[in-house]
Amino acid sequence: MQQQTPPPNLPFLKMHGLGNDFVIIDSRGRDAVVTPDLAKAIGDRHCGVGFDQLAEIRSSEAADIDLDFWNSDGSRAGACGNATRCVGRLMLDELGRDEVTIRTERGILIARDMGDEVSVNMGHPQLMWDEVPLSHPVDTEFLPLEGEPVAVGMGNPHAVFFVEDIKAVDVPGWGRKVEFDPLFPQRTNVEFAEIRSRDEIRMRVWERGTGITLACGSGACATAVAASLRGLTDKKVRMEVDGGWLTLEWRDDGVWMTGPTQLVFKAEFDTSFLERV
Ligand SMILES: N[C@H](CCC[C@H](N)C(=O)O)C(=O)O
Repeated sequence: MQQQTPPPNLPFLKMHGLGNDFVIIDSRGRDAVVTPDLAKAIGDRHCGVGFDQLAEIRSSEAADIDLDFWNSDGSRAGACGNATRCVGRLMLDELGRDEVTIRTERGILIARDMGDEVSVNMGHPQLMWDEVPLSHPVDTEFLPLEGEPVAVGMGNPHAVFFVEDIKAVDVPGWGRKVEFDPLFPQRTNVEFAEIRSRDEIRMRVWERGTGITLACGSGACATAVAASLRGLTDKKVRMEVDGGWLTLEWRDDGVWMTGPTQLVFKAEFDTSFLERV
């Protein structure tokens, strides 16, 4: 990928998908500007702007736009459902259409206008051990770890634990330990889910490369798939995360996720700051 030096004042949007917190940079019509160092500098909540993920929009030959995701530790995320919904909202409004296409690392995703909400088809779950990926062949529906989580890939790795009482779970303690377990060669996102009924789940998340967040779209998809695989829920569920509610539906054409998006503010990042860190 061609990379160019960011302009001294780099415009960005702050958007939220259920409190999942994003910086969005529009690099259409130029080379990409985001590097691991720039992502870390902007992502620093004390010296930068702070975000859960940074999404960089780029010109696309295959879809309406290309979209790349970065975590606040400077690592890349292969998927980010809530940022895809946020950028989907921008593109739906800009193009005045009720459907747009967004190419991410995992392929071309469709975002659909649902009035106050945006739906995204996050694609088919990856259920084979080497697709997630895991370090060696195991039963992905019952991983050989304490708590026997389900492993699901959604373009990024997830380990989904089913728990009796979500309030009793030490999310950072348990999440960090699992993120770095050698079973996950690319580390993993970690979800803790309490089943409330066949169509309702409460979920909390520990995100790879970021930590606790108020929501995680790909994690919500992975959790809905895991619950359905285990026979705990139907294929369509409402899910309460720390930041609000999502609707998930595992259909023949992929996992659809629907929820609200919010534009928080527009600003510019002074990239001369980079020389001082
Ligand atoms: N918040 C994102 C997921 C980020 C996943 C990222 N932490 C990774 O390294 O895979 C979402 O809405 O899907």
